[in-house]
Amino acid sequence: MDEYHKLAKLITYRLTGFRIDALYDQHALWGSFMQVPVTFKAVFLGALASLTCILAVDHLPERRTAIYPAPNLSAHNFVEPTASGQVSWTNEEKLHFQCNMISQEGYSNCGINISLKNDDKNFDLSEYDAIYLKAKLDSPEKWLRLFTDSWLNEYSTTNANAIQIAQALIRATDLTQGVTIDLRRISIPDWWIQRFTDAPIKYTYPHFSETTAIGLVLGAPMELGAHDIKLEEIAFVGRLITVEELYPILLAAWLAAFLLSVLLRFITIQKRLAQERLATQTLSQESEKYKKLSMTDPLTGVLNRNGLEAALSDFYKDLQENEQVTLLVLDLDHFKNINDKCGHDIGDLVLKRTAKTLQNNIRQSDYLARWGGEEFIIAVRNTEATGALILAETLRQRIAALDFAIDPSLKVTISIGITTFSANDEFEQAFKCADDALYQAKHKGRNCAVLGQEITAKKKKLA
Ligand SMILES: Nc1nc2c(ncn2[C@@H]2O[C@H](COP(=O)(O)OP(=O)(O)OP(=O)(O)O)[C@@H](O)[C@H]2O)c(=O)[nH]1
Repeated sequence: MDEYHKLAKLITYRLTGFRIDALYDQHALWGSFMQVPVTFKAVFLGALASLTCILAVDHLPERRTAIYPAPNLSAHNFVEPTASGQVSWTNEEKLHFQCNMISQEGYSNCGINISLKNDDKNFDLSEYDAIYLKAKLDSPEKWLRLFTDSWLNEYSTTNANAIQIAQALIRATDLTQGVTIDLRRISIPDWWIQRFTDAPIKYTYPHFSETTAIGLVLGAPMELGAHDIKLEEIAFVGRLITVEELYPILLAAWLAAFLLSVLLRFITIQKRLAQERLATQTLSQESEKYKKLSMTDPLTGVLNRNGLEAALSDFYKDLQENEQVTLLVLDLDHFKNINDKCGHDIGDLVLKRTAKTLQNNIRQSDYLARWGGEEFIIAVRNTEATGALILAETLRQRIAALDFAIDPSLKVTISIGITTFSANDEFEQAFKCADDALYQAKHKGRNCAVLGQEITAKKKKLA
């Protein structure tokens, strides 16, 4: 048993986050309730509210519509058959009348009929549960009948006089004290069913949605002699809300709450997904930015050694068999002197202007990188020795022609080592060849370009 208890406690806690032990301690109960997820709190409170509504519905104050006393009431009294007696008002306004029965011919009866029509519209008595009646009687009658007249809309097309009459017996003693007659006690009399034989079967039950009149009748047959009837109160009584009305409302409320929670959940998930998408996008933009930064020389903005190596891998893949490529290694002459004489900042400016000039004088498909310090590398596609020499000479002249407004005496020159290679040559080999040529250019007195010897040792190309 203990095991089952433990299991029940565990399942409750796992499902709702609520600790059953807290039930025995008021403070812990509140604390435990506050820890339960908000959805469970809402379901718990909703269930509590629903239960309260179901229990309270029978105890709500009743809805009461007074028919009498009320102004402008239209009523008439009657006696049937007319030969059996007389009926007269003692006070018409106060619904006080007298019947004097002299013979019991047939079903002799006498009573009052109160119209419920308002602006030619019938009264919807089906919205109520009962009729309250109170009257003063001075009569030998022990029983009276309450009756209702109802219009049967559907049946009226077949029978224009289709007024449904329903009735309930009331003890005279009850009436004098005031009696509440449940509408379920009111039934259709046999004579009406027998008379309207073509009426749909459903009309053998009372229909109160279009009630035209309500009344009280003594007899039939009726005791002979004088009968004095004075109506004191008539009211229709109903509940503010019935259980039948409450259940659909509760169901609709639960359904709406469920749909709302699904909608809120959907919106929350969508928001979270959008945030995650944005975060991923920002992250990939950031990583792209850092990748670019890691491959770019921050001073000149051209590729750095890393960038060139990454670019060369694509460059090699793209190369055609036997396509001639030129590699230029360029080094600023006596750059140390520039730094020493003009300062490091000017040195930086020279490096930037040099990179820009080189970039502006090569094609987009060529690669320019700062190899380190004051040394640059250019890889040029589809160019053999002659073309390479022409390009190197152009670059040398453009650099030599650079004009520095800060210091007009500043002259910058560049030495260039050149080599040509193909897809089958290893880059290191080509670089060494061009670097040797650069060394020669420096030895030749700088500010010149030297074409290196052909690469002899053919090696495997870069991946
Ligand atoms: N301003 C500046 N100077 C740099 C930078 N990187 C390297 N240098 C300087 O470049 C100079 C290179 O000097 P060296 O290697 O002696 O070469 P050089 O003076 O150009 O002489 P040669 O190459 O023989 O013509 C050094 O003084 C370095 O400090 C840089 O980013 N900015």
